[in-house]
Amino acid sequence: MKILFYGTKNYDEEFFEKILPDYPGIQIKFIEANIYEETASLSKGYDAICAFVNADLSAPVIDALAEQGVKLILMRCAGYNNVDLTATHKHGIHVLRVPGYSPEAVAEHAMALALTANRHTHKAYIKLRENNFSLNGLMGVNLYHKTAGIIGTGKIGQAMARICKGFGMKVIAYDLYPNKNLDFLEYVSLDELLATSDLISLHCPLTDETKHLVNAKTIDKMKDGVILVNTSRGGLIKTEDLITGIREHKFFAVGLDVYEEETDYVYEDMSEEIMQTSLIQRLLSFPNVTMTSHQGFFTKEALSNIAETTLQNAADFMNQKELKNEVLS
Ligand SMILES: NC(=O)c1ccc[n+]([C@@H]2O[C@H](COP(=O)([O-])OP(=O)(O)OC[C@H]3O[C@@H](n4cnc5c(N)ncnc54)[C@H](O)[C@@H]3O)[C@@H](O)[C@H]2O)c1
Repeated sequence: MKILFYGTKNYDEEFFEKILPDYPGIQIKFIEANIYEETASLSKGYDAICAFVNADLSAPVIDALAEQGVKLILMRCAGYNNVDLTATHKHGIHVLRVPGYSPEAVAEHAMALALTANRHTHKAYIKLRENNFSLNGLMGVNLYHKTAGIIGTGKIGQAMARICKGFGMKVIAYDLYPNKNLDFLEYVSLDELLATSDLISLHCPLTDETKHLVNAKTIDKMKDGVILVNTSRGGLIKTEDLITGIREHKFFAVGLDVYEEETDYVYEDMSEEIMQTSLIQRLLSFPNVTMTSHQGFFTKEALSNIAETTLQNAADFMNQKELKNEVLS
């Protein structure tokens, strides 16, 4: 089985190549180019393609892949909001993903963002390098005995909830499908979570229903001085409304690993480019916003699990076994 890996970086190659000999019959070609309409034709002669969170797998791209005879899309990530499932279904293309490769990797990054945004460690580091030992602008708040509100208590949300509990926080949560086994947190309505949380962390997937879940109305319901963290998907937050909320001093701190507009830039060095959009720069202009570039997943353990599950998914497809990680349209 031949798989074309789109948009690969050296770390992808390192982790996949290490275990490839354990999967006889699978051949991989890594290319740096990401997938979009113009690059879909490169998949001619391949049974499958492998893509990541920043891939364009909209209907025209799926149509082009189907034309080249691709039968399988291997997402080397958990989210699949960028895949047009109506189009894959129409062409009988299977989509497999890697659910829960390391929930702790993302949850630990969510807490890192909350702590950095709150305690300004990123600024303190820069200040000290300049021999500036003053504490101006560095004051934070204690998390101990405060309330953490987790939106979406799947694998990552649960891991974040456990971390918050470990910090001595009261943990409340909102999920469409509450998990009765989680006895260390209390499920509440979304409105109650918004009104009572000191730290809100987003962990639900991006769907039609959750798009712009954080908007002018929901921001208005939040406590003044709330800390907001998003490591899920940028589209969960209506960025213009977030910017208005920040300007109105609603937030003590905001930590974002994901943001609308990220697809064009994420994982690329744009330091020599003239940027054609300004959302990220506007967000970063605020002293209480900390951002990273979709790196929540980026730990050795997670990359290793991603490689293993992706190749196992491919092997299951090749050997006509049950596809337990299939995304159903
Ligand atoms: N930053 C990163 O590097 C990174 C890495 C992996 C995943 N993610 C994101 O994290 C998200 C969560 O991942 P997961 O593995 O925990 O997923 P999961 O499927 O285990 O959990 C998602 C939870 O959200 C809940 N949910 C769905 N719709 C909801 C709604 N409308 N309101 C409230 N809750 C809702 C589900 O019931 C489920 O409990 C992914 O969808 C992905 O977008 C980000």
